[in-house]
Amino acid sequence: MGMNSVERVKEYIETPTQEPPAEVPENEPAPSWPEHGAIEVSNLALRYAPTLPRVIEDVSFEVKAGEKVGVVGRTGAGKSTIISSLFRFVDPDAGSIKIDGIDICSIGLRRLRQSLNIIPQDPTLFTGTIRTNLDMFDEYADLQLFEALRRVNLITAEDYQLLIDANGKLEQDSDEVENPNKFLKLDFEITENGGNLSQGERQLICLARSLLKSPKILLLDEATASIDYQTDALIQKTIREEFSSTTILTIAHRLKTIIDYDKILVLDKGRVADYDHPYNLLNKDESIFKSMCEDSGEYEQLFEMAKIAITK
Ligand SMILES: Nc1ncnc2c1ncn2[C@@H]1O[C@H](COP(=O)(O)OP(=O)(O)OP(=O)(O)O)[C@@H](O)[C@H]1O
Repeated sequence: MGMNSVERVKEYIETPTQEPPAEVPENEPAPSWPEHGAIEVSNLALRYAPTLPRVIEDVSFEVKAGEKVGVVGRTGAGKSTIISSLFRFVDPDAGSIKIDGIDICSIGLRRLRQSLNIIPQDPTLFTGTIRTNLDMFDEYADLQLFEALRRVNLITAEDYQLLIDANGKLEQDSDEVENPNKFLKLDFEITENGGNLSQGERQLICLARSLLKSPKILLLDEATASIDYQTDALIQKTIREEFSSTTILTIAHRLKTIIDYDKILVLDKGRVADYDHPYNLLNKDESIFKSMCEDSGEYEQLFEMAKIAITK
């Protein structure tokens, strides 16, 4: 099986030595770009090769800064393709994508790709330690790394307190703290491809890495494998609490994940079938999203969750 588009993005992101092709940008955005994380997709059409048919046709949608958008649709609907087009792994055949008002095709690839953060479905971590995986370029103090681990709930607030004294400095070498939680040891060895961590833990490490960078835009490809309920809940809690002002697009496989999001982008055969708040989609006479919720066998619960979410 070949790599899908998000896997290619992932390979790019996770290969630190790989440089995007050299290119002279026509228009270098301000150093602060993107300041807000607003995304505007207009009449976008995409094809994987000039000889292949378009797989995305006339897609338009706007994401306001800080909004959380769930991307759903049947297999092959174009979810991954849309996400990878933000990184320009597929260039528009027609239409445009703007981030904070700047057309992403008018700027350097390196600049663009540095400005976006992605949590792949099954992140491959580097062979190294928790520290090197969080902080490849040795930019952060240990305390900042522990704080990121706490914010993604890999270490508890109590454990974190044990690590700091009243001045907020590291009280003792973390290795001396007696605790079975491996995330309290920044030197904990991560084996090849993160094999000694669960898929959910790998996503949480990746989220912690993202937190340190405080991105304006985060793209998330939800794990399909049956990650345990608790880890899944931690990922969702982290996203709600710690990325509240970050614009998030999530390719969702579990409807519960996105039922309280601001909007759902429903794709169908490469086109936008619906784009609205989940509660509004559930109140339509007929919608793909509604039938997906019905098919999940959890309709009543999803409906109640969406209803509570829209009144917030
Ligand atoms: N690298 C590629 N080359 C050619 N066609 C591709 C490529 N990747 C995807 N496609 C095609 O583009 C269309 C959209 O695929 P995409 O992977 O975006 O769908 P998806 O909604 O993410 O599906 P899934 O839920 O199965 O991951 C499909 O028809 C797919 O066959």
